[in-house]
Amino acid sequence: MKLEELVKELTVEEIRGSLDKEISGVIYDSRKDCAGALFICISGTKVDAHTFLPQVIEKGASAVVVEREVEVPENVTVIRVADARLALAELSAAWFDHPTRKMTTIGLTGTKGKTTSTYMLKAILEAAGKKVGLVGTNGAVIAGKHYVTNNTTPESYELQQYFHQMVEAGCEYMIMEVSSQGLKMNRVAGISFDYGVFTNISPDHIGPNEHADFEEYMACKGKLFTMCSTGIVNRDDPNWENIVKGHTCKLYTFGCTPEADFEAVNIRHLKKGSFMGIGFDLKGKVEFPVEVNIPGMFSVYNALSAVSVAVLLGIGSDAIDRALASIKVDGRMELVYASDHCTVIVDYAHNGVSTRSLLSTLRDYNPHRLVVVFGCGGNRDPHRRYEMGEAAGHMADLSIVTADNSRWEKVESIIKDIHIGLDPTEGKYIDIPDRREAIRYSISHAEPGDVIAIIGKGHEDYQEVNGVKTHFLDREVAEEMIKELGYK
Ligand SMILES: CC(=O)N[C@H]1[C@@H](OP(=O)(O)OP(=O)(O)OC[C@H]2O[C@@H](n3ccc(=O)[nH]c3=O)[C@H](O)[C@@H]2O)O[C@H](CO)[C@@H](O)[C@@H]1O[C@H](C)C(=O)N[C@@H](C)C(=O)N[C@H](CCC(=O)O)C(=O)O
Ligand SMILES: Nc1ncnc2c1ncn2[C@@H]1O[C@H](COP(=O)(O)OP(=O)(O)OP(=O)(O)O)[C@@H](O)[C@H]1O
Repeated sequence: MKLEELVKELTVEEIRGSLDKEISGVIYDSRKDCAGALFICISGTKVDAHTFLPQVIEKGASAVVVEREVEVPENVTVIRVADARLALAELSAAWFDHPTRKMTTIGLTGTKGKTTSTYMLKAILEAAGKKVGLVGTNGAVIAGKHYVTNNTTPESYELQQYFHQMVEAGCEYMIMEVSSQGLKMNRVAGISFDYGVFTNISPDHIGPNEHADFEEYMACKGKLFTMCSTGIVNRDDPNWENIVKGHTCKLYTFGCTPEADFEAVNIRHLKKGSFMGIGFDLKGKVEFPVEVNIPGMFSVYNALSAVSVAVLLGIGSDAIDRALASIKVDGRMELVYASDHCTVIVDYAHNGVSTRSLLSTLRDYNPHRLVVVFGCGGNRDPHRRYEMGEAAGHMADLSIVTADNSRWEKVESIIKDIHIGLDPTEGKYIDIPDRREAIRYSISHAEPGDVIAIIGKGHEDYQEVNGVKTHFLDREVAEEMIKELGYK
């Protein structure tokens, strides 16, 4: 593509050199092939890519996007911008010929419920015969193929590449999780969203390299409602009005309140054979009963967000019914084993709010004992440790405290932080730092009727210690232990 064509929609501060040249690609990592490419210098949280300019030029980059004055040979075109990440997003969209303009696009943001709600919506649209592409924490899914993603909301270039693949595969709909970090870092700039959805917000992702405080976290989430045509928000969240302050979209609301456009009434816990879920009647813009194959009050909200979008897209209750009655989401309230011995579930709850809501949901099913196996991630919001400890101490009969992804921290010191939340509750707990051993202990010591919740890692198929990821999937380990114990 001609450089002139590529930069025509870009806001630039200065251009030095020729735009009349062919560009071989848009690159933002100096370790990639830069020959003939446009290289974008991003000042990251760890390194500043401006320092790689000599290597990039040596490797044959034909043009560079920078945020400050730089010295380069005359044949290299220099495009100076105010924000290189924003430029990367806009250039990536242009490089792939604006694929989101060719699909109906839906972005969901919120502290919890994004993955579950996106999978619910995907299932509904597919039940209605539509072709859907999806991007989120569990990866990208395009035409039945699965791609691993590093981030819930990947960097803009990777996003636009996925969207391009979706268009090529004939997808009519694109559904994605939009993290506050993705909004803050402009990974989603350059996307035209038809629908933006807000699930809920609670303090999380606050700490070094994430958000400075709750206000900033909220403001970042709110950006989505200046980027979409129609917003659909959870009216029961105490902060919903703060989130949509300054919105530029048409707004609809959902919730368990008569003011909501999509209201859930007559909520009922359902247990029929192996079906464990929740049901409600939808009231407001449309009226029909909804049954969801995932238990818990939060399933009502997740279903409401998916169903509201589906209804606005003109999808009928038949497809909604078929999709939600059999919905399963990897690592989200995933039932691994159920018998007279015990029930084992794997869930991705990894902060205080979701641990509390998960354990309170499981209480509704009257377990003999509620046992929770959990740890906390290293190099992430430390508040999660105290809050998960406190929630588990108050709500479980036994907490087994173990490792999660310790990353660059010591497991023992993370466990100590969890004790800060656990100790004042007087809840019973033991520490088993090896996660495999912790799972083994929970199942081998189960009493009849126990419900064991292994939480925090959900679908993740690795454990990250000191920068090394080794294969580890809670569901697999639990299944192995069940087999080892000879449970049928
Ligand atoms: C703190 C943070 O958000 N970091 C993100 C950021 O990385 P960074 O700024 O540290 O990158 P860096 O290593 O300093 O590199 C800067 C630039 O130099 C380039 N570089 C680097 C090395 C080199 O040799 N040559 C080179 O050119 C890099 O390609 C990059 O362009 O930009 C990267 C690319 O976009 C992200 O993958 C990375 O996410 C990290 C992995 C991360 O963990 N982020 C978390 C906080 C996050 O974003 N989480 C949200 C989910 C939150 C939720 O659940 O709601 C998410 O969307 O995943
Ligand atoms: N609407 C909700 N409100 C509160 N907790 C929820 C909700 N939906 C799911 N959860 C809990 O949070 C966990 C994560 O859910 P999910 O992956 O759908 O959310 P997410 O927004 O994608 O989360 P994350 O940003 O952590 O990836 C679930 O395993 C469940 O325990």
